[in-house]
Amino acid sequence: MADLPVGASGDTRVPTVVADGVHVVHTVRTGARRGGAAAALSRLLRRGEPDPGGHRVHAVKGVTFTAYRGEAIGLIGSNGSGKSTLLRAVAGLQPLTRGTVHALGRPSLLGVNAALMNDLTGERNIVLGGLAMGMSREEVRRRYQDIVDFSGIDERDHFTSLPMRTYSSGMAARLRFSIAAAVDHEVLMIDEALATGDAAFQRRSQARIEELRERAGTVFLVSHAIGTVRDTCDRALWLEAGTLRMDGPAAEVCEAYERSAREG
Ligand SMILES: Nc1ncnc2c1ncn2[C@@H]1O[C@H](COP(=O)(O)OP(=O)(O)OP(=O)(O)O)[C@@H](O)[C@H]1O
Repeated sequence: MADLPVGASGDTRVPTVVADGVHVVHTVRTGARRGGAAAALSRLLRRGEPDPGGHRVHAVKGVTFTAYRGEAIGLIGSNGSGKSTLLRAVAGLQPLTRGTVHALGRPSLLGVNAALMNDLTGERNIVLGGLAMGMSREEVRRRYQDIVDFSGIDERDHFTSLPMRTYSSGMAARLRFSIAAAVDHEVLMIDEALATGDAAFQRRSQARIEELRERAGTVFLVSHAIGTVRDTCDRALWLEAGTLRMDGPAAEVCEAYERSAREG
């Protein structure tokens, strides 16, 4: 990933992410790769030939778009259409097979699988997660209570003193969101986290996304909840089988997607 080139177009909007012809192919090694001496011998004999145990999935196929400051962009599409893969590619976590991604700053991916540690308490995870998100110790200290309050995990019990493995998946997702949302990001990418919170938490999250956008950031949101995309985003990208089927105002794209789902 490289810094954005300084462009001289008449467009006054500031691009934050430029994806140009992005392709991602996942290669999955199946059973034939493993095994003992017999498998090793068969690999030797097959040298240069394709691995029959290898399986390739062309998850993203030539996706091109430009994201601008202040936009909240929803990524929608059916299961396996390539939304998470595209997000990971933009965040620099997934190698591109072809194409380029230029991004302003370092996009932060806030996933449901973000790296918090199950055996550590919520409290320790807030500190570690905050540091991992680029906060100083002092900032983590200052924002600690806000993060706990925003997540709402202490509302019923003192969960911050308990290991994360005792949390429900919704509580864990809320804590992840709260840590990441405490930092101002140039580009923040959220994978489904909102879908797991309850209604009150979703309202707080939407308000926070709004704030992040106002502070000139770009927010990407992957969601199966079309209502969330419609309410939270102003633009949507619709992926289908790895290709970009539609890119436009969230309301229009969501409507077209729903119509297509209804028609089967
Ligand atoms: N690490 C991986 N290794 C191999 N194949 C993968 C990997 N991750 C995803 N895929 C495949 O790539 C395709 C796109 O998956 P991806 O998770 O990006 O889709 P998605 O739109 O986010 O799906 P969902 O809505 O179900 O979360 C799928 O066919 C999936 O099986």
